[in-house]
Amino acid sequence: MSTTIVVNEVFGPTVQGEGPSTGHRCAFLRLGGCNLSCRWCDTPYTWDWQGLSDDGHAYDPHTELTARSVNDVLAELLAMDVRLVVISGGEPLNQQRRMRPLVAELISRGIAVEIETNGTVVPEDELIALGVRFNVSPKLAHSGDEEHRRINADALRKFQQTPGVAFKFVCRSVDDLAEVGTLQAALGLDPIWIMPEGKKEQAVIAHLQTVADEVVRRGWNLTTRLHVLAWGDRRGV
Ligand SMILES: Nc1nc2[nH]cc(C(=O)O)c2c(=O)[nH]1
Ligand code: SF4
Ligand SMILES: [Mg+2]
Repeated sequence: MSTTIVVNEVFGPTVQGEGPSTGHRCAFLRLGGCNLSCRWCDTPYTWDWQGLSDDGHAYDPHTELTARSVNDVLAELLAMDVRLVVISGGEPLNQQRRMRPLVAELISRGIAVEIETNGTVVPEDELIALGVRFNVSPKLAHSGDEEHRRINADALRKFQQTPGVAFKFVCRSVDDLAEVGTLQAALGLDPIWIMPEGKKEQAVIAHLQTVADEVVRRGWNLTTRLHVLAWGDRRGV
């Protein structure tokens, strides 16, 4: 019997909408559950069973989560005929051991794997050794989570050592960038990517325009949320 993982949704083909691989055609695996509860979370349906996020809706775990075998998920991802699979959540590294056989199968077939993580879970050497790339998105004060829950210095230092890592911060204001600067100075994070917060096109564009000059001035990289611009505020894109 193959391992099971707790899945929210499998979707694609689409394109990676965020970070260094923006625009690359890919398939998505969104795992269920998260150890944080960010106010502005764009995927509260992966964890918010009480209506804690700004969206205010209490999702039903029985509807949103499915325990699926790795073999079954692998077959669905392979059918999309992509060169890149993005694993997100929720917080996918809460299932890092369970997902390892899936990641190994994908990489053995020449398919690149990127993992979107909030940076609070220390990645295991066995997962790193498979050759995944991490897009690490530590949360700032405006997420509403307490600092001791959202910043794990040991985990961030370990991510910093992984090949191809990118640190991607969700920002709305120039003050948010100052907070990123403080974290960068304390932990030596590099490279830094800034991404505008927003579930809707108008918010993405407004926040992008607010931060752009200061991002460049600080020597950082800027990403949009391409899937939001292309398809709007929808699930499964
Ligand atoms: N197209 C697309 N790109 C993405 N990059 C990161 C995503 C995420 O939800 O983590 C995401 C997503 O939900 N859709
Ligand atoms: S870490 Fe990500 S998935 Fe978890 S609550 Fe925050 S934004 Fe949502
Ligand atoms: Mg998303």
